[in-house]
Amino acid sequence: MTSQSITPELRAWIVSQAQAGHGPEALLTSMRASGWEEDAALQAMETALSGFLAEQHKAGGPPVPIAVPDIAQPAGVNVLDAGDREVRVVMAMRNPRVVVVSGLLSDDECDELVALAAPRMARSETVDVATGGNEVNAARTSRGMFFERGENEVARKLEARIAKLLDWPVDHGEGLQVLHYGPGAEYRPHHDYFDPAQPGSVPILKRGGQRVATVVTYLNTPLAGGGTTFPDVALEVAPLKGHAVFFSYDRPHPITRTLHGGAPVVEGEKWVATKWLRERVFK
Ligand SMILES: O=C(O)CCC(=O)C(=O)O
Ligand SMILES: [Fe+2]
Repeated sequence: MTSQSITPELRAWIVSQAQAGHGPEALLTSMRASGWEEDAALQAMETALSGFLAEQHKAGGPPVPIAVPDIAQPAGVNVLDAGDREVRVVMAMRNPRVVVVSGLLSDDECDELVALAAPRMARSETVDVATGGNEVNAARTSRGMFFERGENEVARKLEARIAKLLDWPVDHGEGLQVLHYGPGAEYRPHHDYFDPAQPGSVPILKRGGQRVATVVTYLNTPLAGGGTTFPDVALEVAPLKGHAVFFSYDRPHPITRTLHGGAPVVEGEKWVATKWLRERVFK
């Protein structure tokens, strides 16, 4: 027996088990005990739960979660293979998913990226959600620029390392954005995903789907201030040269608890390179 039809009773039972906090393994064990084959049981769980989530969304609940990249830490290892370089895990959090690593770029690579970006900096703009165009925004007092994907060797190296660590193809990412904050400059808390309810998001989403994760790499160490803050969970990541903070969001909704910002630089300056990962190929 490879496929069994899902009766309304079975569907309701699967949903109630999931709502009661029973994980997929427990569900699978119960279904197998009552005669289901593993493949058919998994299929039934998937159908019942995705249908349930879609209905919840229609009823005004949060959007349905989608697959997102993650930094795998098999067997809890703390030194990860980023292809041509090893990086170390400094901190990892489950919900929201936030992982801080050290050594994503060498000091020389950080300096090189800053030198390449510096002549091209302009006041940072944010996306105008009404039109999909860009606008200067008081909440964002940094200066910035975008590299094309793969534009130079350091960008290519950084992109390849991120793709390897996250197991997410290079072409599912935007080009790197470099930001520079002088003393007092900040990026107030925001979400990186695009609000699907805003008309301006339509053309943006056509270019590769939603943003699903962010990697912010610190290109220098400000003397004071300039951490990356996650106000929903009272977390502040220290901006240390060569370190990077990764976080993912499986739906465009605050339920992901990925509100974050760049705290004001108190002394010195701050340079970062931001990589946004998309659901699909970004063209
Ligand atoms: O500068 C930071 O720490 C955060 C940058 C950021 O949130 C972004 O580029 O979207
Ligand atoms: Fe951001």
